[in-house]
Amino acid sequence: MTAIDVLASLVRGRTGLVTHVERVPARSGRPAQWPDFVPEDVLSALADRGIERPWAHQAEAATAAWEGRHVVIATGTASGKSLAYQLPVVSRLLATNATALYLSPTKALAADQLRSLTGFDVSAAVYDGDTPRAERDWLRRHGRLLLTNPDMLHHGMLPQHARWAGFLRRLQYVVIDECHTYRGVFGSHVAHVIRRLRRLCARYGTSPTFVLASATVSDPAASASRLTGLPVVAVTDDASPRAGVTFALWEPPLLPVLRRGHGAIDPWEAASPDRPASGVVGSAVGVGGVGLGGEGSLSLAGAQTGAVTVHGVVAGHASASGAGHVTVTPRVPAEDGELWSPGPSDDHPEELWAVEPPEHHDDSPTYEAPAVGEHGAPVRKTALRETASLLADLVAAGVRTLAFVRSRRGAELVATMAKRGLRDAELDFLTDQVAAYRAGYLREERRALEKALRSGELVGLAATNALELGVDIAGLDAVLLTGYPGTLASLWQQAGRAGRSGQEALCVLVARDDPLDTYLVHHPDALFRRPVEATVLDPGNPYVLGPHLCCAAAELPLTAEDLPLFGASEELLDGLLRRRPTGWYWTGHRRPTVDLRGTGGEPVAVIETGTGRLLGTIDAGSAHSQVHPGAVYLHQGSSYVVDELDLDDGAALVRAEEPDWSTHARDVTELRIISTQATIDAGPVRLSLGEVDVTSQVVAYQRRRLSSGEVIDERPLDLPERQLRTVAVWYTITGDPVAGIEPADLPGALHAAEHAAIGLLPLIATCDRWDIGGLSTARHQDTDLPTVFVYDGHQGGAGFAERAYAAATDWLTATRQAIAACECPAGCPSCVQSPKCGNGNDPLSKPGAVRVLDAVLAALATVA
Ligand SMILES: Nc1ncnc2c1ncn2[C@@H]1O[C@H](COP(=O)(O)OP(=O)(O)OP(=O)(O)O)[C@@H](O)[C@H]1O
Repeated sequence: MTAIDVLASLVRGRTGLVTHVERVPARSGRPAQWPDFVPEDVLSALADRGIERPWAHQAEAATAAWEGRHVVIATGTASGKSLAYQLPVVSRLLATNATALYLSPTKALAADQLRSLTGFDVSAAVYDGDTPRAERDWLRRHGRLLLTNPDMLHHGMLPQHARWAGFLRRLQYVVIDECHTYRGVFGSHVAHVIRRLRRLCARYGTSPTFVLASATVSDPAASASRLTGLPVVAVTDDASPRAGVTFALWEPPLLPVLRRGHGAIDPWEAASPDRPASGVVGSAVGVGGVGLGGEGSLSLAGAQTGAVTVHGVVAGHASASGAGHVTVTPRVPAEDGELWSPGPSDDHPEELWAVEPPEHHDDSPTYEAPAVGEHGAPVRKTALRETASLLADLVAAGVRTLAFVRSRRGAELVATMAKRGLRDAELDFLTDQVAAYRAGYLREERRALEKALRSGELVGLAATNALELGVDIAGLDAVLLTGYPGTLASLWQQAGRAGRSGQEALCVLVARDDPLDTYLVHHPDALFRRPVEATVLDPGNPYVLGPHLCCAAAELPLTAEDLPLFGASEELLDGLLRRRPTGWYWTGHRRPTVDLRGTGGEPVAVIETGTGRLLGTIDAGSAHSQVHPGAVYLHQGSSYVVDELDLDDGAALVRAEEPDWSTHARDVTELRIISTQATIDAGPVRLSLGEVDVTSQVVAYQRRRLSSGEVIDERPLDLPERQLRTVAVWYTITGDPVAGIEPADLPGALHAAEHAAIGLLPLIATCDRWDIGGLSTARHQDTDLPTVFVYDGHQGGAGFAERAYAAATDWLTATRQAIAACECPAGCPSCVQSPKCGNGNDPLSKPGAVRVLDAVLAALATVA
């Protein structure tokens, strides 16, 4: 079956809309000669793998690295970048007693690389947080090629450099794979870790050659230079052959709402084994996806009266007549390949069925919306359900598929729902072929899943981006993306996991119910004809630089010669360290602490009380909202309830329980302007960029019924405030009334404009909406005016607000377009509602937001 056939089979019988199909053509390869330095043994090991000749770019990059030039290999996914670095590294290690370091941003990638090194006669090993203590000592003394990550380098190797002296003295190569991932605040941290490594190497008398690689880095030579602080040459001319890709953009349908006494549900929408429909107050609401083979069940309930009356069957059509009374009229499926159009049909008899509650809701980035949105807004079928349903169909058809899901919880849900879809289709024997994969699983669990996927034992895997990078799994046929992954770089990395053994791949981007996804599936050029994002790095960020100077000084006192390497000044060092005649010293009793990944501290361990079993870990930054006392926590399809969150010990104690509600944290935020760095005065509008202090606190959580999304109650929480000093962009508007809006509507208008602007910022800055915060108010204490703030969610800022300020007109124009183009009447998650709003999306005014943005854009146009 070709990729297009597979796509056609998915479209069949579904109401989700394919908004665009992009076909990326296949390309043939350009082989070259093996460079002279590659020894016979290596060539024969490669021949055993079926690699007879290098591609031209591999030979070019390998030769540059062999000659000691720092090089970045910036060719496509599956173009053989690994071999390009392995040729010089392995050849050198075989010829001398040199050592090499390989840095990868994920553990999965390091494990994958280790596998690809078997066959070469070099002692290579993974050295990361999972490596047992005893093994670490041995590796330090005898390891030749160590595969590790920047965190390990920072925490484990550099502070103990004296113990690593033998290894560092012989260090000839440092490979930085997937170098585009080192961006934003994390990238700035890694840039300093690399500078610290370079400084120590110099003390031990070496200056290793850096080899960087990424399929999705923009301006590779400049980006690689910024990261390493060295001049780097780029190899960009991709000479590998490439299979074609069929890339479909898919928009899940709006869920039909059955009003009392009239309305209709599309049969395929209603007939869903993977999600029954449920009723809400005074009206019945149809939800669901298509079942395998078009068979399914429909369940409708009239919740207010408590009268759950009818459950229907079918490949058919449903219509409601009166509260709490629903009739279901089955309809015959359409011809193959034809898309269903909703509409009533009454020529088939009715049947009754039983209600089952849907399994779980999600409150994480891939937020599982209730059947009706907040304030009665229409909602789309969630991307999670649509993905799960597509995944079940693909597994049933034997198509090996990786479904990327943005949140850990979402990955669990997709796997669980896909299994349920298979069970409902009486394909129980296939449920073992589906699993979830995410960071936070234990090492053995992850390795076992990777192996099973590779061997074909697993056919469908729902994974977070922990499996996005570099993992080479030949034979994967399809990739599903549950929502835009936040950057084009991620999009192409995820898409690049399929089609690696030459067969045409299918990639489907399933839009989430948010403004950016809605915009993208209707503007394919913004995906397919836009370069990958610039790798924004700011090693000069004082929140990043300062701590690394302390680390560097703790490793070896800093001297004046070190200042240019870090871009630091003597004044800065004087403020941080003790100055002595021989340099600047760290005099603290404990090692300086640095939060490399900006996760807000050490991860919190999730532990099952009773058994003491460690279920996994959760970022410190997410702990308050995800594992607060009372929170429902999911792990490998099992549900747990948190009894206690011990922030001092970094542990959340949970017990297995399956309540019929989900939990959703609520927070409150306050913002103060500290300083203004730049402003644009445009008549009634002033646009500013500056430093702000944001104080936020998770204060409560809601429990929502799984079957209907209905809010059961809101319970207070007693968690500490969190402080963030960061950078914000904001605008103020004057006028009477402001932008022609009634004063009572102004807060809703600003709030709606803020939400949509946050949703659209990833279009112009390398971030996703979970990296950004916002606040709007009809009168802010510092500006005394109606103000909308959008700020970076990282200490010291991450460059996103700055980018928003620089490209404000493009950003706000896209925001306005996304709101105005949305077909909903009064605001929905596709335009102005936000899945992470601390105020429950209240108040919001969609028309008001358009007016605010019109006023801002008109004013900015006058100064353009
Ligand atoms: N010269 C070659 N001839 C034939 N096959 C090759 C050659 N070079 C690499 N390969 C094979 O191509 C596949 C992809 O290689 P690799 O994983 O190194 O790609 P990559 O560029 O690192 O991809 P990604 O960016 O997705 O990580 C591997 O299975 C590898 O064995």
